[in-house]
Amino acid sequence: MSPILIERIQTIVVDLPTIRPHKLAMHTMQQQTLVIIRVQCSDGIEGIGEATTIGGLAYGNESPESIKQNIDSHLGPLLVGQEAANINAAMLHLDKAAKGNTFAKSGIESALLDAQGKRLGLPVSELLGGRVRDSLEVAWTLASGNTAKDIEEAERMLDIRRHRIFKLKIGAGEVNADLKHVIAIKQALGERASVRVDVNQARDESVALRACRILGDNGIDLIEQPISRVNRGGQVRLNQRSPAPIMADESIEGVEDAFSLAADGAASIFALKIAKNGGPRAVLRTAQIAEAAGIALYGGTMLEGSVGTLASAHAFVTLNKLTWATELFGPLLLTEEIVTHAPVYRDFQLEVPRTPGLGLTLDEERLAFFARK
Ligand SMILES: O=C(O)C[C@H]1C=CC(=O)O1
Ligand SMILES: [Mn+2]
Repeated sequence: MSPILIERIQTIVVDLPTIRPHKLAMHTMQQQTLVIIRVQCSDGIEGIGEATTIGGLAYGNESPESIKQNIDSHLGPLLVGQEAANINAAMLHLDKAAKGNTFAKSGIESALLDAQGKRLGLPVSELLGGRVRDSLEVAWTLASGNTAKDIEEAERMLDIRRHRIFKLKIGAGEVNADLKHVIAIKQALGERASVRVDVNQARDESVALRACRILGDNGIDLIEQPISRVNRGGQVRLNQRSPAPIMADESIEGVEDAFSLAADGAASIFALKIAKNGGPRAVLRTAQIAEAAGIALYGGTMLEGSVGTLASAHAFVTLNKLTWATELFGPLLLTEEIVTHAPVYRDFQLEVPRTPGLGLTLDEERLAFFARK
């Protein structure tokens, strides 16, 4: 039998409106930009993937435009003619020829897994060794920039049973204002919700230590990336001194970072993101390092749309333990869909389809409408 080959890779930049401005320490999102990747194979099967970041170049080393350009000019041509069903070989071929670019590679790996799942009639989770759960609890991020609005939003999410874990984005303004904001929200929600914060590297160690102590003493369950990814010594010290556990997010830009963070004792929780590791297979290597080191896991997001969210979800349902749940709410932050059937969120959980591949079909009309011209 002649091998099934990769014939064509297409990248589409899609701009979608958000339900409200989403305020992070380094950027306020007014919309989200997805990069959708379509991989055509010689057996007529198409795989879809997504490579999405936050705020152009505000978050990481790759922007939507650079992801598209690097796939169109470099990664795509390298893949054409490779065996579609051998994902190990295809990704190794890319890794040998191209350094970094984990976001672009994650989208490609997702698309290859989607194609292979469709080919074999299996969900991606089963290609990754098999799922141990069918749904994932999902946190919601409160980031309107206004305390009263955030409390109202959290109350609504509790009422409709969509979320009972809330992550507060802080670090844009002054530290004491942040503390006031977070404590007010925790006091309003009390034991009905888990309240966590994400500082997105905005503080330095001198400020962060006092803030971590106050947050921990006021019932905040988790503190994500309080200081720069570059300050490893500071991260180690905060991890030892903070009463609330410290989670590494930006500090992980690949599987090797996960290993050195674990070796240094720089965090007690890892945020797993397919985009920062190079795909759903790659992120499981980081998860295995964490498991071996006794580091707890959290299923993170780059605020991807439905395709990237389910690519992440198929990986996360295979994990033994996800102590801190997930934040796979990206599609819910968008007012528009580009797939025919949106992922289902019910009873605080995201349901992970059992249909072949990622379990999604692109809505060609909506995709063409929102594609950047
Ligand atoms: O974790 C981040 O830094 C990125 C992202 C995840 C949720 C959210 O609101 O922003
Ligand atoms: Mn984060």
